[in-house]
Amino acid sequence: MTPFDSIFQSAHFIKSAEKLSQCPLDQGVEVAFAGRSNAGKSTALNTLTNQKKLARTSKTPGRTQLINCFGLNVEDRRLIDLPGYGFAKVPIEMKKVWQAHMQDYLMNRRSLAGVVLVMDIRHPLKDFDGMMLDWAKSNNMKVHILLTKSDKLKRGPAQASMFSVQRELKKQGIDGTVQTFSSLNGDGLDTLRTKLSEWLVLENLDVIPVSPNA
Ligand SMILES: Nc1nc2c(ncn2[C@@H]2O[C@H](COP(=O)(O)OP(=O)(O)OP(=O)(O)O)[C@@H](O)[C@H]2O)c(=O)[nH]1
Ligand SMILES: [Mg+2]
Repeated sequence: MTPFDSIFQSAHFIKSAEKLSQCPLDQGVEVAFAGRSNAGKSTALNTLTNQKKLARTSKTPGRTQLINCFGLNVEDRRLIDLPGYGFAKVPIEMKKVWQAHMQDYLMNRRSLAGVVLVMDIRHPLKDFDGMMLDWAKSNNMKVHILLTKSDKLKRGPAQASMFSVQRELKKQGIDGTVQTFSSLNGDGLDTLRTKLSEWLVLENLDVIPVSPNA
């Protein structure tokens, strides 16, 4: 339990956008979940919000093809489920279009306050992850790494994987945080909620409009 559980549980679907111009009005604060296809982004969002079917999940990589936007019960706070990277079965031209839309979103979305970079704990720091970390570093974007499916490893190897990712961040001079996570047994859920409540609420209290009756 964290003091912010109810904010995450209030998550509701706003819209699916093909590109940046279709996203909700660019104001307030939002956090995006990014990562390779099949890493577990949508599942992590469902666990975070304690909802079974908020974000669509699938055994088939490439399930999420649009920028899916979810609202919270604090004004202009949003969670974003981004399309996964690296889905082999999609034609190359389509991949290019997705990539362009993703880049546009990441580069130009002013309300984007941080990125949760989701990786399968058994295969962390693949090419796409490295690109995202480089981008986060050069754009001063906050990044939190979620090593998902920790239930697939014993505790020792799971911790070892986390430490090796932490070491790599340090080596590259990236100021990010890392945690293990499992949607199956709830490992790391409170840690994720605490981190996201910092980004969405505590560090951005000035972005919450004060009601005239307050
Ligand atoms: N054991 C285990 N399986 C998980 C976990 N999280 C996700 N999965 C499984 O991994 C598969 C992919 O999950 P998704 O959440 O759809 O992955 P995604 O990153 O949203 O994938 P795309 O939408 O294709 O980018 C599904 O079969 C999930 O059930 C976890 O914590 N533990
Ligand atoms: Mg998905």
